[in-house]
Amino acid sequence: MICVYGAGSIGCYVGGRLAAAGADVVFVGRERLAAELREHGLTATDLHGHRGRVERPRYTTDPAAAADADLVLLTVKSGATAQAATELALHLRPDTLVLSLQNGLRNPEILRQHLPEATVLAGMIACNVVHFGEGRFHAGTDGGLQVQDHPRLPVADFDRAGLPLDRHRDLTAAQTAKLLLNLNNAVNALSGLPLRAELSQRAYRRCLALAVREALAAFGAAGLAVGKVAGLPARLLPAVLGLPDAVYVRAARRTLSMDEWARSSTWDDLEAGRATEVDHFNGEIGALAAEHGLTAPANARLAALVHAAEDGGRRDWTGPELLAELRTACAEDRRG
Ligand SMILES: NC(=O)C1=CN([C@@H]2O[C@H](COP(=O)(O)OP(=O)(O)OC[C@H]3O[C@@H](n4cnc5c(N)ncnc54)[C@H](OP(=O)(O)O)[C@@H]3O)[C@@H](O)[C@H]2O)C=CC1
Ligand SMILES: CC(C)(CO)C(=O)C(=O)O
Repeated sequence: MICVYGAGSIGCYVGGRLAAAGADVVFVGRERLAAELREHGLTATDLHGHRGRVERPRYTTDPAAAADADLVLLTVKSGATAQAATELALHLRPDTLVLSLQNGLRNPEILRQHLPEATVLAGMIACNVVHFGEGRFHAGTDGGLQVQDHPRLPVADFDRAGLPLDRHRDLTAAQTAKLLLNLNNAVNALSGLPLRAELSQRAYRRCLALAVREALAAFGAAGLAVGKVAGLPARLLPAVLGLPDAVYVRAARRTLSMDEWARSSTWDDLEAGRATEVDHFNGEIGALAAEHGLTAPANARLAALVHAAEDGGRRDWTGPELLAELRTACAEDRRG
């Protein structure tokens, strides 16, 4: 049995597709979603027209439902990982596989600390999922699942669901590459725009390029491998992001192939009045840089602006305004 623990957007989408394809799935999450799914069932769709439907998903608020799981998919936000792991520790069998499908670098490590008897695997999901209400979860961008390999992963269930697992011995390069993309979450949330509209504007991309440069320096200093981003060696990313709009839009056709309204999960968090994961994205770059005697002023300023937005601050920065703000932060940093 597969247990999706912390079933919100990603959990209901992935678990919904697995269950719709015949896998035995139980969802653990909050009462508001349990009520919604009782009334409407669960529908998981994607931008290519895939539609999976589960009339009566098994959705419960009881952590004990994880006790029978062979595989737990952990899909809480990064700030909720330690609490979820504490709950799981009370119920899991020692041989359970726990696969983190979260963004950020440190969730598997936190899970291993709390669940020393479980086998914890790193995972990464590349697509963006929006919760439309009425039990509908929609992947508005492309992108599959990359996971740390294990012989007991139920690979056939994921194949049947149309979500094949891209399996790796070590997931570090995929995680760092995903973190580079997640540095855009702050830019996207502060722009107030859908991803495609934001990424189509050079000034916003230049903001992201500043954040990416700092991240590449920090990863390099930490000796962390970085995978390709949208098929491109990560070191080329800042230059590509800085291309004029017309050239970028042509060069990045694949990256921009997404629903026109798809947004980042950080935008979702701000919209829902929830704390964001910015400390695990841009904040992580700051922490990693500091550990190696570097600074990351653009990421620090983006994190500060997102925290201000959590408290009701601006979420309508134009590209030139945001770029000026980040350049000021970088200039202040250079002056010491
Ligand atoms: N959304 C997206 O498009 C993408 C998200 N990701 C990553 O996937 C992860 C999950 O994101 P997402 O699905 O958007 O998050 P959501 O907030 O939509 O879902 C997480 C759910 O887990 C619930 N939850 C938190 N703690 C517990 C707990 N202890 N027990 C039961 N339920 C709990 C939350 O409830 P409550 O809010 O009440 O705490 C929430 O309903 C994040 O790391 C995110 O960065 C990756 C790719 C894309
Ligand atoms: C898919 C992507 C990269 C979109 O920004 C994401 O991971 C998120 O929304 O958190």
